[in-house]
Amino acid sequence: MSIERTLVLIKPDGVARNLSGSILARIESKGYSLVELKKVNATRDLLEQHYEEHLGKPFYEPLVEFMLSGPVVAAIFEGHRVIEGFRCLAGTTDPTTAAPGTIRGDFGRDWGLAVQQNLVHGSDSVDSAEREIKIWFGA
Ligand SMILES: Nc1ncnc2c1ncn2[C@@H]1O[C@H](COP(=O)(O)OP(=O)(O)OP(=O)(O)O)[C@@H](O)[C@H]1O
Repeated sequence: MSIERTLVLIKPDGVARNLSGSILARIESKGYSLVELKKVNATRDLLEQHYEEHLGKPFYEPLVEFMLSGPVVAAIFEGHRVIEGFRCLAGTTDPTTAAPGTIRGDFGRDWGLAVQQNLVHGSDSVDSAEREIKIWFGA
């Protein structure tokens, strides 16, 4: 089995709540290696590329606005099955019901807003990881 890479984003809620260090530490503690790390003010153009699969969904515009609301931490992590492993560590999309022990389950909740502020993003396949790493870090 080959070593995978995944794109992890700490969304503006995680950065604003000073959770970046705690979240990165959990990923490293699980055994994945940090390859690249940066803090970014995303542009609309970048987010439209990143979220193109959600275009037309009711939460699309609130999601893009939320991601523009403050800086994001973008990271590349590496390891065997890191894509699946990180998504498991992140927990399910809705932070209210995400399992305790996961990042979303331990640190997140519903704030009554139009978009689920759920702290992190992780690529969901080898193809999307490759695509998303290019979008956030270049070739
Ligand atoms: N029904 C919804 N209502 C509000 N916001 C939503 C809803 N579904 C998804 N979102 C927001 O859009 C993001 C992308 O949705 P997706 O279905 O890809 O979730 P995910 O795979 O759990 O999260 P991500 O892609 O960010 O890792 C979610 O993380 C969340 O912030």
